Amino acid sequence: IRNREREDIRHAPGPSAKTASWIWGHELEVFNGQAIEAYSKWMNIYGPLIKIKAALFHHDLIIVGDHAAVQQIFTDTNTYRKSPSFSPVIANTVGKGLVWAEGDEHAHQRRLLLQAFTLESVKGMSDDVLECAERLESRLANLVLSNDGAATVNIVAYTSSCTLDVIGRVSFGHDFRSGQSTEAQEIAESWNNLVNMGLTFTAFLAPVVLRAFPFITSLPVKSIQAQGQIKTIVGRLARKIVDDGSHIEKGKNMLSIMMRYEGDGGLSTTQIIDNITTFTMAGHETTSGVLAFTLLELARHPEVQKRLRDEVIQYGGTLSYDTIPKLEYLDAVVKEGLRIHPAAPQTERVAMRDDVLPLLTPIKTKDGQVLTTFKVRKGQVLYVPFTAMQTNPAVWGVDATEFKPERWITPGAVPQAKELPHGWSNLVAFCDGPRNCIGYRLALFELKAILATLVRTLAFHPTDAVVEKKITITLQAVTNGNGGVLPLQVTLAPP
Ligand code: HEM
Repeated sequence: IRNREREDIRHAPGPSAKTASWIWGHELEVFNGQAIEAYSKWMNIYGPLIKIKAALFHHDLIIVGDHAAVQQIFTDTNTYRKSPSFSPVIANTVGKGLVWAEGDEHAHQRRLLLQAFTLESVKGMSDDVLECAERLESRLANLVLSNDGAATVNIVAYTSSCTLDVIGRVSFGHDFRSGQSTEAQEIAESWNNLVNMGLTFTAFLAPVVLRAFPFITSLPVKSIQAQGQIKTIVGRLARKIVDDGSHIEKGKNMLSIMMRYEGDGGLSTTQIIDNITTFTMAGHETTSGVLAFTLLELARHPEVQKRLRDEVIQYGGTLSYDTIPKLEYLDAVVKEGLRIHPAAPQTERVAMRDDVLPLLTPIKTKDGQVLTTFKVRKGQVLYVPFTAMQTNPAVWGVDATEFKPERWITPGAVPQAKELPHGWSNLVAFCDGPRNCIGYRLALFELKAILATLVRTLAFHPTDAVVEKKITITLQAVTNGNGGVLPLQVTLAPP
């Protein structure tokens, strides 16, 4: 008892236990609110490291937004791992690829897979990305023209079919035909079901029950053991390509790059196919979500949209892998979209052993002590709230939650690197350390190529719809209770 009394977590700041539900702790409040809303509220009051009550009488949870502590969590992947209770679920949903792997297995897979994400490899994918962007541009333009010049669409359906087209082509040379192929429709339907299931109370319950009773995943119950539908579809398509050898001619996609390193210390065919499924799941809806929310911001900020369009048109040249990085304002728009609407608004880690986290911002405990480090016990569950960190007014100033791309090109408007987290562009949208997003270069090129292609001919306008933000697998727009729905009005761009 004396040991527990001395634990830092006992004295960590955070919302009072009296405000927590006796059975669901503070977790139900987090789930019921908009994405990360509750964490942001508490971090504004109590600082960047807080504790909250967990559901089902689990030990208190730590929410860590302190930049030094977060960097240690992401760097020391032996001490901080994804929760082992979810590992069988990941294996069933996307297979035993990179998202599933831990420790030496992860390091081995990651080293081999990096070949598919080098600058050179992404350059090789750029023509496919640009073609998919142009397809989306003409689909929307045709829709506008056939609707008397203005069409109201669920933009998520369009961004999602475009990023599925991209990932199909670049990862295994498959054409999902702008959402028209049978497989694309099955994937969209399955994803839509998952997103909407994620809004229900069962979705809140499942992870907390699993955390309390991890053995559930090994029960011989068919519905628990069932393989995810998207894994089945993508696995079948990729297996067919490997079996008939057609990946060999299409040398630039990830499958063909990985097949060169198959066997002999490389990855097995099953591991390669599991990674194709992993990339399809991790790379498709994430990029689509950031695109959809950035288009919403452009619709709400016509002056930003106009400045972006002017930049793309004035540039005048052909959009390509080499020219797109020259567009400075486009870069600022993409960074701002990723800062305010990261596709993964948070992540979870569990401490595998006792550790001491450094703190950039000392915390004041409930009994008035000041801590400059924080002791973590083995088994401690920690959440890293990316969105709350990237929109923290204590770091980003009073306009932290506002969409202002100008801040990225105005000297002194972005806080200095030492005040920001370690990560791509001092953001944590792509995580950091040995498990950062392996696809970030491709994602950035996609975001830029698709936005630039769309705004040069089309204009986006807001509608009356009230759009909420929820975490259901990834960050999702929810309109009238429907997940994955973000209405926007589209017209042709003014001459
Ligand atoms: C805007 C788009 C994207 C965002 C915001 C994003 C964000 C992230 C984040 C935050 C993580 C770390 C998750 C965690 O450890 O909890 C991650 C990991 C990962 N991402 Fe992305 N991602 C994006 C696009 C992509 C793309 C296009 C691909 C692949 C084609 C991809 C593949 C992966 C994979 C395989 C991992 C696991 C890496 C590992 O554990 O070593 N992502 N991503």
